[in-house]
Amino acid sequence: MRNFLIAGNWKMNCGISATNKLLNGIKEITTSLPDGVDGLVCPPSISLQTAADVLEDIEGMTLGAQNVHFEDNGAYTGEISTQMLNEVGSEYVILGHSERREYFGETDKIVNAKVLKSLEDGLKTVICVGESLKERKADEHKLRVRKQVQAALTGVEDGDATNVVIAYEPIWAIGTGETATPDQAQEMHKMIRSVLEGVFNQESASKIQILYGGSMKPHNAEELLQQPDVDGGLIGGASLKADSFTEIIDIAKQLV
Ligand SMILES: O=C(CO)COP(=O)(O)O
Repeated sequence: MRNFLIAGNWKMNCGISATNKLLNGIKEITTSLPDGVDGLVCPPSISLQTAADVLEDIEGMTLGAQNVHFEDNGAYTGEISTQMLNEVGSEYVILGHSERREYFGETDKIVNAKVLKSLEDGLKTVICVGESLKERKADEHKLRVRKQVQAALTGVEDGDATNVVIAYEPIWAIGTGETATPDQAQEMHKMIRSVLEGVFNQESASKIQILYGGSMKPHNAEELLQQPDVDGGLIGGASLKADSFTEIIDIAKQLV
């Protein structure tokens, strides 16, 4: 079956020294992840090399970036390329986070271009989707998320399914302390899995990890991770402390 993936999205937190401190704190608690649980940390770009160095001593925990450009190189001030991520040892890249969509104007089309480029260049993609509170209240959440998943995966081949991870992150739950209930999460993850079955063959779709993100904390992780289609978490705030992040890893371990 699918491994759990416990992923930390550090957002715009942790420069080089804070990255060193946080990852060494994690290393003091665990130097190897349990069977059935994959770990991932996604620091800001400037801290990727520092993180890569410490992660050499933490077995089963890999490195990811928070964004990438869809061109190879060139006049794109402030951007980084897939080749740069490969060089620093980043295995994953988060794409289409709602904060990038909202504050940096990323459209479904841009997200799709980034997904295709990342997969072509050997990166695993964590594709974020999720509805706003307004959309949920208007009962448009399923339609919205379905469209986001389909748009992001347009043109992705079956053979690339193993490099795709989806993160369902309802915008109203991000950084608010308000979490989707386990039933709400399961309902959406199941729907996403059915969309994936329309894009890929059934076997490939069944292997794709679907993470939940939005105020996942040690106190609510168990009930969320117990859901059959919740295969891990994309964690913001609680991934910035070694003890809460490793606590969630321990919770996943007990559910394997
Ligand atoms: O946006 C998130 C992860 O990508 C979730 O953030 P929080 O866990 O802080 O709500």
